[in-house]
Parts: sequence; structure tokens; C-alpha cells
Amino acid sequence: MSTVEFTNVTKLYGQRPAVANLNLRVGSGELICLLGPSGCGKTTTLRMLAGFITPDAGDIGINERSVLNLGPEARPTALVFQRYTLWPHMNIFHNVAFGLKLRRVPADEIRRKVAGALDLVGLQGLEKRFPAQLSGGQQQRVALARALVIEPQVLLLDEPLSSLDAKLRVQLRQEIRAIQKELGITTVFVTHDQEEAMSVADRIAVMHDGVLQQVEAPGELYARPATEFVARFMGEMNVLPGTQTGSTVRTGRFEFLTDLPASASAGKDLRVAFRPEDVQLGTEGVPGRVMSEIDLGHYRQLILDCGGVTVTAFVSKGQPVRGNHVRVARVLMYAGGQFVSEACAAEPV
Ligand SMILES: Nc1ncnc2c1ncn2[C@@H]1O[C@H](COP(=O)(O)OP(=O)(O)OP(=O)(O)O)[C@@H](O)[C@H]1O
Repeated sequence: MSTVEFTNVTKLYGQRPAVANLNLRVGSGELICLLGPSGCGKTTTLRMLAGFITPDAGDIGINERSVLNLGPEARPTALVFQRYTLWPHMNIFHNVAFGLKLRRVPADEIRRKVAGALDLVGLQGLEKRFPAQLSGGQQQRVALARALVIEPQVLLLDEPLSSLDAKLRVQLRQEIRAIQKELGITTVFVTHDQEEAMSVADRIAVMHDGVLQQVEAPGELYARPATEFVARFMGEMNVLPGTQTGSTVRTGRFEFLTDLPASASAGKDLRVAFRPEDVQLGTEGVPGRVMSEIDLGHYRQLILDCGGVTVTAFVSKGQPVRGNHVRVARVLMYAGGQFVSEACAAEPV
């Protein structure tokens, strides 16, 4: 059973924080994805946990004990990189056995453990092959076996699927998740791909400009983004500028009712946000004009001009569109980038 805890961790490059005052706890057996755009600080966070980068402030603990004074090799972690970093001149057996040999594990135990690790990643029987004789996906499985064979308490994955093609990525991420669950190993998985994060994580930690924005289970993160950044980053979202008068919030010709006191949004940029799948097309609401329509297989994406406001709507394939009026039942409101309240459609009087 292993936990990870970052407490007020900061890493500066010059004056600029790559990671700013990070507080994050990873529970025992939990898989947390660090998610965010390029340069947000994910890799720096992972490397601080692995011991390759020293934080400027704060503490990092594994199992409630600080690991800051331990070098990478002394930490109970194993790291899998984006590119399969296998030794080309060693066969698969020796690639996987390497860490055990360094630890002076007896030969028969090495054989047993390597066989077990290769079995776990579905590569039994390929011990004598060399890396160049394996596909990209197989090589990445070897890298995973090599990390797991030393029985780390915490598994660290740095964009482990980025160099694979789309189909293989999907397959391997399910395999990684299954292995992680089977072993119950505490895991930190870095990715910039939100679909990947949604599909494997117990919780997702979204980062932006070195700042942790929100940590939540995937469904909750999607339903209730805590900041405007998360709202825009996780899936498609309509984000429109709003103005509040009393209990009414307006954007274009849309009107919503809120119980947010107007004083709470005064002087801050107010935004209303709603998912394209929550846009209803019918005979009631704000008249819309379809500007473009894209067939995306199981649903259609419509871009509508609703009196000068551009709205994206997803319409499921089997659903006939009965009218060109747009209604949005529920919206999220953000002031100064932070979630402040929900609002609901004001019914026409
Ligand atoms: N050695 C370094 N020297 C100076 N700045 C650095 C160094 N390493 C990282 N940075 C900066 O710190 C910030 C965070 O980098 P980091 O690699 O952690 O981001 P990331 O989210 O992992 O991005 P990517 O997905 O592109 O790897 C970036 O602005 C980056 O330019």
C-alpha cells in the first residue's frame, strides 16, 4: 500500500515557476493522470517525484515519509518514458532483467521474475528477440515489464503511448489500466490527451501554467469544471461572455436565471458555458441559423448563428431536428476564470 503526497511544491526556472505551490495526494492503488497542454508542468512534477529534479520549495512524500533526500535509484518508483528506451544490443530477457541484476538478485529468481513480468504484459515467449525485432507497441510493453519487474511502490508513466498509432494507443491504455488494477499499484500517468486521461484515470489532475486547476474523477471533472480553463480544455464547450443584471444573466439573446448575487460577478469577466450536447434544437428559444454542419459519424456538429452569438451543437444521428430555435436548459457560470454558479434558462413569459 503506497501513497504519494506533494505539499506546497514549487519548481522555478529563473523567475518563472514550472510548478507553483502544488498540493496533491495520490491514494494507495490509485491511478492519477496529470493532464494539461504542453509546458504546463506535468513532466516537471513527475520528474520531481522520480528524483531527477529537486524542488525549490515544499516536500514530496511516499508512504508519509519525505523522499527529497533520496536519489532516483533509492526511491521506490519506476519510470516509463514516451519513447521505448530499450537497450538495442540486449535481448528482451536481459532488457527486463537489467534492474534486478543491478540489485544483485539471484539468477533463478531473476528468471522467475522476468517470466512473470513478460507474462503480465502479454509477451511470454519473446525473451530471445531483440528490440528491433518487436513492434512499437511490443517495445513499450517491454518498457512496462522492465519497470514493473523491480516491484516499485509507485509506477510513473510519462506520455507512455504518445509515439504509438491511434488504435494501438487505445488498446495499450486499456491493458495498462488492467495491469495497474490487477497489481493495485499506485500510478501517476502524464498525458496531454484528455480522452486518454478520461479513459484510464481514477482521478485527473488538470494543470495549466504550473498551477493545479482541479483534481476530480473524470465524470465529475467533465460535468463541473472548476475553472474556465478546465471548461475549455476538457471536451467541447461553448464559452460566451455574459452580463448580469439582478438575477438575470444574458449572452446575446439568451437569458438565464441565477441566484448568484450580482455583486459577486461585478467587475470580473463573466462567462456562461455549456456543452454542445446540452443544446436543444426545436421550436422554442432563440432563433438560430445553421452556418455549417459536419457529419462526425455517430453525431452531427452544427455551428449556429444565434443573433450574433455563435453556438456549437451536437445532434445525435437518429434524432430529427424539429426546428431551428436554440434552447439551453442549464449553464455554468465563471467569473474571473473561476466557477461561481449554475444558471437555468429563463422561461419566456
Ligand atoms: N530545464 C529547464 N530549463 C528551463 N525551463 C524549463 C526546463 N524544463 C522545463 N522548463 C519549462 O518549465 C515549464 C514546464 O515544463 P514541463 O516539461 O514540466 O511541461 P509539460 O507539461 O510536461 O510539457 P510537455 O507536454 O511539452 O512535455 C515549461 O514552460 C518549460 O519550458
